[in-house]
Amino acid sequence: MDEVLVLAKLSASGFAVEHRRVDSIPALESALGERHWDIVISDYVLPDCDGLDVLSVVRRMQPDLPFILVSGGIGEAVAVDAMRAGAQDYLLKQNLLRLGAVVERELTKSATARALRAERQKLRESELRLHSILATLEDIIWSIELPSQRLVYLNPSAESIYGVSAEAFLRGEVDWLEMVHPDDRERMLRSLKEATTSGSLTTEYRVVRPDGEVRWILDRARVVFNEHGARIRLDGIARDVTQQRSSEAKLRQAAHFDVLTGLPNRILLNERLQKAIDAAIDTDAMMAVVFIDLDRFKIVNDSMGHDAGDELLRVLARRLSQRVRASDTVARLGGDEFVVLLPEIRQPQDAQAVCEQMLAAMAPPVSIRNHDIHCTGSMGVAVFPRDGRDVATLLRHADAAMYRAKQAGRNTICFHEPDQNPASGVLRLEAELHTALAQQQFELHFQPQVDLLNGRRIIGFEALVRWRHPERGLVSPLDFIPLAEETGLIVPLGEWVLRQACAQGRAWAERFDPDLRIAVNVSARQFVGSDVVRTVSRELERSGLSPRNLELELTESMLMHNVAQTVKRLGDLKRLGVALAIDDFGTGYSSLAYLRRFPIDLLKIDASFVRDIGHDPDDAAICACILAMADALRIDAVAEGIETEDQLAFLRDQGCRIGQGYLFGRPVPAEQATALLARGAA
Ligand SMILES: Nc1nc2c(ncn2[C@@H]2O[C@@H]3COP(=O)(O)O[C@H]4[C@@H](O)[C@H](n5cnc6c(=O)[nH]c(N)nc65)O[C@@H]4COP(=O)(O)O[C@H]3[C@H]2O)c(=O)[nH]1
Repeated sequence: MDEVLVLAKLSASGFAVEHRRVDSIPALESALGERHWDIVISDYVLPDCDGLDVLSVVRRMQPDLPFILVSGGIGEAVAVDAMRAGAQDYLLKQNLLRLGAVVERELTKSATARALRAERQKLRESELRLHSILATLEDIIWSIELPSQRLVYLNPSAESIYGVSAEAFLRGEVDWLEMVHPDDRERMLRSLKEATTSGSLTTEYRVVRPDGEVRWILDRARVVFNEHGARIRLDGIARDVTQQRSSEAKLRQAAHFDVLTGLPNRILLNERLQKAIDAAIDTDAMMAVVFIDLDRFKIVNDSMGHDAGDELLRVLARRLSQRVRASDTVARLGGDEFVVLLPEIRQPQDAQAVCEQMLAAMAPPVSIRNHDIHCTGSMGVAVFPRDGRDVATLLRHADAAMYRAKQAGRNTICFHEPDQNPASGVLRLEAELHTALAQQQFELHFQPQVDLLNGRRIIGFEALVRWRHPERGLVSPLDFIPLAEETGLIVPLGEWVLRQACAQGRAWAERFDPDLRIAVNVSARQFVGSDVVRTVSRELERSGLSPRNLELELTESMLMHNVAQTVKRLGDLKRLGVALAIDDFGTGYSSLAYLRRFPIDLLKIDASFVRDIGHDPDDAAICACILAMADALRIDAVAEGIETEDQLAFLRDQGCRIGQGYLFGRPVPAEQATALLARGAA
C-alpha cells in the first residue's frame, strides 16, 4: 500500500491524520495495545503475512475498530473473505477516490457504536444496582405481564415471606394463588380483576407457607400502560404485616376486654347493652341487667395481697361465665364489680333464676395458697323496659338495687323498685366526700418519673390523690374517684389537686430543677364538663409555676367522645404552654389517625401491658408497638407500673425514655418526695 498516497488522499478529504505504520503482526499488536485508534487501513500483501491475518488480530484485540483493506489487486474471492471476516470495506490502490468517504462513514459508524456500547454499559450498571437494591429490600416487588398474567419479575425477599424461592415462582413451579389462604382466595381473585380495570389495588390477605405458618400480606399494585394506552403490566409491592396485625388485634382486644379476667370490659358491655336494647325495642322483648359486687373482696385483697385478689377475681369470673348462655354477656367493670347482661328473658323471674344459679356457682370456696376463701356476691337486677329504656338508666338502677342487696345482708339478689331510695350507701359516700372536701381530708402523694437512659434521674412526679378517712384510714382513689366523677365532685376535687400540685411543683422547680415536671390527672368530667382551660390558667398564675413544668394526663377514651371539641380544647390547653399526656395508653382506641390530630406530648403505656412483659409476648409486642407509635408521632413515651429490672431492660431496649413504677418509687407524701429530690435519684 502506498502510505504516502493514502495519507495524501485523507488530508485532501479534510482529515488531520495522526498515524502509525506497522509492518509486522507483533508491531501491530503492540500498537493496538498502546492506545485507542480510530481506524486500521491495511494492505493485503505484507512482508510476513497477508491482510486477512491483520484483520484477525484487529478483530481479536479491538472488535469494533473499523478495518479497510487497500490493495493493488485482490481478487473478488479474497475481498468476499475479508468482508466476511469483518472488514468494513476494501478499495483498490488505483482507485482511492472513495477513501475519504469510506473513512468518514466508518468513523461515524464506530462513534455511534461506541456511544451505544457506553449507553448499554450504563444501563447494565444501573440494572445491577437496581437488582442489588431489590435483593436487599424486605418488601416483595413483583411484576405480572398483561394480559397473559405471567409473572415476569419477583425479587428474592419473596423467599423469606412465602417460604418459597423467587425462582420457583418464576419458573412456574409454584402457583401463588394456591398459597393464598383458602378463605381469602376468592376475594384476592376479585381484587386482582378489579385492579386491571380500576388501575390500582391495595389489599390485605393471608398466605399459608409450606411449613404451615400463616402470614398477613399487605399488597399494593398498579397497572402499567404502554404508549397506546394498552395495559401491559401489573407492578406491585407486598409487605409482611403479620406482626403489626397481631399487635393491632391485641390493642383491639385490650380496648374491649378486661386484661385480668379476659371478660368484656365496660366499653364492650355498653356496646352490647345498646345493641340488645335496640334489638329488644324491635322485637318487643324483655331483658335484664345484673350488677354484681363481691362481698368481702377488699378484705381478701388487703390481707392476702393483690395477687390473691386477682386470682379470686379470675376464678369467680370463670364460674360466672360458665353459668350463663352464650348469648349472655358477663363483663367486669373494674375492681370487684361485674355486670351480666341477659338479653333473652321472657319474664323477670327468669333473671331471678339465672342470678340464683350464679350465686350458687360462686358459693364453693376458692382455694388460694392453701386457704379456702369464701366469697359471695350481692346482685342487683334491672329489667328492660320496665326499669329503664337506656343503657345509663338500666345500669344505674341495677347498681342501686345491688346496694340494697348489700344492705340486706349480702349474698342476696334485689330487683329494682321504682320508688327505692337510690342506694343509700352511695348517698352516704357522696355526703362523706363533700365533708372530706370541706374538712381537707384529701392529701396528695407523689410518684417519681425517671429518665431511664440517664441513671434513673428524677425528671418529674405524678400527683396522686389520697383520702385520709377518719375511720377507714387512707382510701385509694380507685374507691372514690368514680363516684366523685359521677356526682360532679371531681370538679372541685380536681381543682384542689391542681392547686396543691402546682404549688408543690413551683417549690421543687425553684429549689431543685427548673425543668422538673409535675403530672396531674384530669378526669373526663373536668375535661368535658368544666372550664378546664380557665382553671389551669388560673392555678398556674396563682402558684407562679411555669406552664412547661405542668403536665396534664388525660385518658384516651375521654378524648374520643367528641373529637372536634377535643381538638379545640387540647389546642387551648397547649396554647397555655402545658404538656399533654395520654394516660393508660393502649387500653382505649389507640388510633394513630386520631392521635395525629391531637397536640399530644407524651403517651403513657398502661401498667397492665408492662406487668406482663416477661410472661406474655403479646404484651411485650404491644409495648413495642406503642413505643413505635410514639416514635412515629415524634413524642415521648412513659412506661407506667415498672416493677422489675427485666421490665426496665426490655422497655429501655425498645427505646422507652421515661419510666414510672414501684421499681423507682411508690407514691409518697411531699416531704418524702422532697427527700428523694435532695438525694438526686429515685
Ligand atoms: N401495681 C403497681 N401500681 C403502680 C405502680 N406504679 C404506680 N402504680 C399505681 O398506678 C396508678 C397510676 O396512676 P393512674 O394510671 O393515673 O391511675 C390513677 C388515676 O386514674 C386516678 N387518680 C389518682 N389521683 C387522681 C387525681 O388527682 N385526679 C383524678 N382525676 N384521678 C386520679 O386513680 C388511679 C389510681 O391511682 P393510684 O391508686 O394512686 O395508683 C397509681 C399508682 O399508685 C407499680 O409499679 N405497680
